Amino acid sequence: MSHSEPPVTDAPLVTAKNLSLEIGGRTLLHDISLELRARQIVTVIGPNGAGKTTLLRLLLGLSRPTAGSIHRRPGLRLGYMPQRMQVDASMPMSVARFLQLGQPGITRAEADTALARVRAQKLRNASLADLSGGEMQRVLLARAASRKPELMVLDEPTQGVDVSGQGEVYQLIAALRDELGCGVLLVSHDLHMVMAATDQVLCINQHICCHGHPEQVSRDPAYLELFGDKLAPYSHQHNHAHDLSGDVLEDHSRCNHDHSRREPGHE
Ligand SMILES: Nc1ncnc2c1ncn2[C@@H]1O[C@H](COP(=O)(O)OP(=O)(O)OP(=O)(O)O)[C@@H](O)[C@H]1O
Repeated sequence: MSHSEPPVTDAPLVTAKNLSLEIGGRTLLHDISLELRARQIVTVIGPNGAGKTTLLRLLLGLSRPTAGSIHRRPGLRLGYMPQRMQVDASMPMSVARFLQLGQPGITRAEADTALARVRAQKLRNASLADLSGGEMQRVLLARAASRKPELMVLDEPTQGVDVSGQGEVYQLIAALRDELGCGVLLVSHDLHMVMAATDQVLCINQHICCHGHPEQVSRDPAYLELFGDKLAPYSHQHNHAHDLSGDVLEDHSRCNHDHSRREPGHE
């Protein structure tokens, strides 16, 4: 082993103890503790306004808690995918240039490797402003992974991605975890995907409602109280049918899709 390599250690990448955050007399987060290790995929879920992004920002050191402590492994390399990215269409920029922007030391070849990791090589010369929602998410994922992070923090990585593409994004995240050996902390609203594709789930609503393995969390009364109505099998009756252009058909028998099946997109 060369002297420049960090020692192999199983120490947590991030440890947060009893975090609270109050702003303007309002409690945004209360008494949150968590630990994240290499190769673990931990997902934070919770309703809108629960404090998920606020928690990520504390863990990343972008803001400070009013109580509690955060310990990041010294020298920890982070890759961050923010929830939103505003692109100014009046400032044309290629995807390859974007990957290098603000990341000193990233070479053109490394940017290409990052795109290859998310199977988006063909986008390297595309203009950022022209990308579809799903393509943009891939590019943001490539950017988060480009410096070979030890911890990737992904805020709603499937935002703007259609249901069929969501599974692929989660596969890419798992493949990045395997290739880079990094820990992954993500925020997600895709409950079915989270339960299928992550190691640990932290369900918050200002405080921790429940946490643990997905299977354990999915049976927790606190989880069912928050999300129970979103988990009911999708089932409804049509008294009419549509053709492919959406027009109502006279002959009902031509509506041949299965509405009794549980669909991830029908939450
Ligand atoms: N700097 C701030 N000052 C005051 N209030 C804030 C600040 N940052 C966030 N908030 C508030 O904290 C609450 C939690 O916001 P946050 O973005 O963390 O929620 P979230 O769980 O990520 O929501 P969503 O699922 O809608 O993205 C919101 O009500 C938000 O308005």
